[in-house]
Amino acid sequence: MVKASMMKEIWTSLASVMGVLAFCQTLLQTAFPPELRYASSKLFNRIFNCFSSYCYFDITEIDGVNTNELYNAVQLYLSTSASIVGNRLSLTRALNSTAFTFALSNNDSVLDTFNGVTARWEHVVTQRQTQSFSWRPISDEKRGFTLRIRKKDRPIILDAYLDHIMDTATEIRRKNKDRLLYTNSRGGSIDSRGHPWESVPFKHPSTFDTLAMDPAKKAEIIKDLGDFADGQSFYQKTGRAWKRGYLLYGPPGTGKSSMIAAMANFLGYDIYDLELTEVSTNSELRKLLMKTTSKSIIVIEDIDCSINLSDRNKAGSRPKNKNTNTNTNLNLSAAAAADSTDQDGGGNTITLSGLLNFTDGLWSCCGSERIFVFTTNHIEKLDPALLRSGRMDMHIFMNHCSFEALKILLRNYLGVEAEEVEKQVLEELEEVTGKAEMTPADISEVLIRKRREKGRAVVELLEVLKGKAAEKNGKRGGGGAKGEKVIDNEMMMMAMEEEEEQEKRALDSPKEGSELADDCSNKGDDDDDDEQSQTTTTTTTTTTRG
Ligand SMILES: Nc1ncnc2c1ncn2[C@@H]1O[C@H](COP(=O)(O)OP(=O)(O)OP(=O)(O)O)[C@@H](O)[C@H]1O
Ligand SMILES: [Mg+2]
Repeated sequence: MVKASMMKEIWTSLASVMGVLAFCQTLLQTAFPPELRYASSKLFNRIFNCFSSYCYFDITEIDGVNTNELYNAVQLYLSTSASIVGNRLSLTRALNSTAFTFALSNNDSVLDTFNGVTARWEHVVTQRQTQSFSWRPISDEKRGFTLRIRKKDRPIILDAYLDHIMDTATEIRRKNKDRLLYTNSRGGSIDSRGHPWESVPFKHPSTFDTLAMDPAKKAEIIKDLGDFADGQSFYQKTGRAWKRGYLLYGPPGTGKSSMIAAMANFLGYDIYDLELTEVSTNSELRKLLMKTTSKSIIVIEDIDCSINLSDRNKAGSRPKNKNTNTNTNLNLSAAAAADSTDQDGGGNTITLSGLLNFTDGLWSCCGSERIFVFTTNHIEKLDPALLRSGRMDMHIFMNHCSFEALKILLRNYLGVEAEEVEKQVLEELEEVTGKAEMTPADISEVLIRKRREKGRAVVELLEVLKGKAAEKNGKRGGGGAKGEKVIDNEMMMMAMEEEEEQEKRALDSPKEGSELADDCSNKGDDDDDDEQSQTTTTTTTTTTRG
């Protein structure tokens, strides 16, 4: 009891001493010249610091003559801190940035929490007293941040907190900067800086919001991507390379390329669009891989058309090859030998083993946080080795438009929610969408044409879907004059699709030989059969491995 009253007395007297000191400091600051004021405030700060339970760290904008990196990092970090609440925040947009950022106004403060510890940041801006000579322009203002944390918390969090701030700032900078789409379409040649990739700014507008597919599957993919991006410690702990593979397969126009763009936009990654037909050897492929950066998506589109992957035993089975290996009946070990020759730099073909090494071998981990995406219209043409666990972690089937996907297209293209559509029309849409087996690309075309007349667009879409569903039904029913006529029409459409497909391939890779064009010309013609054999549902299916 006596002890408590003594403590109370000590605290009261300490508080009054502090009060007197604070009063004296204010008096000195108003009544005395700057030199005396500076000395006195230094003295008072020392006395305060002795009694205070906090410690303070000043992070000035200019450190001597250099810009203080930590100051910029703190500024960026605070710009995303959810705890920033204030009446006045400054807004900025950096050069080449795609986003606006908030910042603390002058002499404002904000609280932040890290590992359960509260830190207070103050943005201190004062006028420079004297303007000394400098080779570079110096602002009239002296800016800095003051970090205040409890003395007892300092050893626990300071280093980790500052590291966290630097990492977060680097991440924000990366996300704000324009992302790039790289291509190796120049063939094996390199530019003046020794880079085999050419790049353009990546501006594809596709996002997971605009992507029409089953919402549950979409959510699953988004979660998988999020887990991957946040999974550094998991991959380290389990001894796995920090990479993930996705195989997107399904008929043309179902959104495989759009999905890749959505993935890149979601994660903020660059894209490397690898044109396998431009790569001559396995070692060239490896060099390309070595020149990719972390946080990127490496894409090989239409993989069944890029390289003959169905026969792993054939070294040099690539369709377009200047120096095709004449020994086309090598066994697996011979193929491996061919591959090892490549490792010595003497090989002259690209093989499936080379591709597998690219995605899965030791070289695949020369960077980190990378995603491999392969697309194909014909999964059955791929070698099982490419589909095995650990290679492509997730197999995503992009199917014809389902009713759920259709609702997303209606919202995106017409701004119409399902609830706004007349009940009977909606029911009919639900009934025929699956049966019509139209791709999201086909449906988008109908909606784009009529987007100015929303009501008409929905009705017209229903008509088109009904027509298609009847066609499919007639074809399945077969027999009779009507059935034959439908099949005739269908065959004519398939022939047209095939022609279109060939034109597309010719445009994509004008240099390719006819062999490749022939191979790809089958791309569209057995779509119907494949689709029926793969699934009869109209939703997107995913298979996760690993
Ligand atoms: N699931 C989808 N959601 C939204 N739009 C889609 C979808 N699928 C296709 N589209 C539209 O159709 C166009 C073509 O789609 P995309 O190129 O992604 O198809 P793909 O599956 O990659 O076709 P291919 O097999 O021929 O490469 C896109 O620009 C997009 O506008
Ligand atoms: Mg595509």
